Amino acid sequence: MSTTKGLEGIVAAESKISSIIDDTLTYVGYNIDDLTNNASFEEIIYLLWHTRLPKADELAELKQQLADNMDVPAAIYDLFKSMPLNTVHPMAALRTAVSLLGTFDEEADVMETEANYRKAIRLQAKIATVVTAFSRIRKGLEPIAPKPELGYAANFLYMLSGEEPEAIAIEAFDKALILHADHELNASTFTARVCVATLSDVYSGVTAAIGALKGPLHGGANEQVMKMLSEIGSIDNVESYIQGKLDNKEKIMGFGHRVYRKGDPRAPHLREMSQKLTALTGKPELYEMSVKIHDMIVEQKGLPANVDFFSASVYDSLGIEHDLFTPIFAVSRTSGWVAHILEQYANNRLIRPRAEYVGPGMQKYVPINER
Ligand SMILES: CC(=O)SCCNC(=O)CCNC(=O)[C@H](O)C(C)(C)COP(=O)(O)OP(=O)(O)OC[C@H]1O[C@@H](n2cnc3c(N)ncnc32)[C@H](O)[C@@H]1OP(=O)(O)O
Ligand SMILES: O=C([O-])CC(=O)C(=O)O
Repeated sequence: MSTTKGLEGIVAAESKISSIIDDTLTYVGYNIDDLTNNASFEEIIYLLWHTRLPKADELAELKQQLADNMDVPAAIYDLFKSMPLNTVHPMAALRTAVSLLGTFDEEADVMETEANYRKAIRLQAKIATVVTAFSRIRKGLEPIAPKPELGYAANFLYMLSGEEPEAIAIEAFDKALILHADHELNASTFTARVCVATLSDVYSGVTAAIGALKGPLHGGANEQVMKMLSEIGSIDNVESYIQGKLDNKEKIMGFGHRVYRKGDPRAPHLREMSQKLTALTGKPELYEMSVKIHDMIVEQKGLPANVDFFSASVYDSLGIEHDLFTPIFAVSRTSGWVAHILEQYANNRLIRPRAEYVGPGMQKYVPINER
């Protein structure tokens, strides 16, 4: 047996949902640039779940269904109030809340395709409420009910702040949701597929995926990028800070990727938004610092920015708390996780690889008093 560390280059599933070929990302064959420039997040949800773009009435129906299902059981609020709110990370709170949501879904263990779509809608709708309610409850504020007339992105921002967002904020957030929605067999999506390949339920798959996304080598990197930008503080400190990290052989969050070599095609969209939004909010230095870091890492390590690098300054410009960056990634990626879960169910086989044993040879049990 031979092993490939981190399963690099191993093709572990067939999928019709998204592809990364020669650094080009597509959802169901549509280039990510085309989708980001023209579609809405709700259209992307439909595209990923049905592997085709919706017609107008189908999109209207999905929007209505999402708006109608955003309420969450009061137990979710009670759960948050029972947590150590000064210390709990919102990703840990989200992971626990999604698991709890599953206990309230009477169809949780119904495995029929239609029931799985209904659960998908409920989960995609409710996860926006869960993240925004957590943010408000830990600040001692009441959760805010969604406005049915607002789209998904606008509702998220509204439920977070209590104020209807401006058009430019809605547009940027919608694009960010599109850009994070799916990404082939990334670690959290693979986790979801492994989980449900045992014929476990949708909520278990998404709960497991949230756990995988939380780590700083994956979705957790966006929060770490913001932490780094805050620590650097001003453009004059970039060079010494980054050089110090590189000399110490530390990883710079938001750079590098297992699959992309020339660059992550999502990053230029976020970079453009970062430039626009930081200028508008009077914090252009955040963008300038990001560019300086970017240029140093490209020059010295040859590593381009990934999706997490410029998303940090975008979310910060939208006034979003830094530890909510990864939960927002999860809100968007739920659409992709669910698409992969449905695809896994449709052509399932248990996922069970082998390990090459490298421990000691056969040993004889030694009684405890003889060790
Ligand atoms: C949504 C997402 O998940 S996007 C990724 C988000 N994660 C990050 O931004 C965290 C920082 N980046 C990384 O840790 C990595 O690039 C990963 C996890 C994304 C990819 O990891 P892998 O494909 O396993 O690459 P690996 O970690 O083996 O790195 C290969 C080499 O590049 C270096 N390298 C990779 N990323 C970085 C980085 N961000 N900063 C500095 N050096 C890096 C490694 O130190 C290693 O060098 P070496 O061969 O001299 O030891
Ligand atoms: O694909 C990956 O390994 C990580 C990533 O960029 C994503 O999940 O969006």
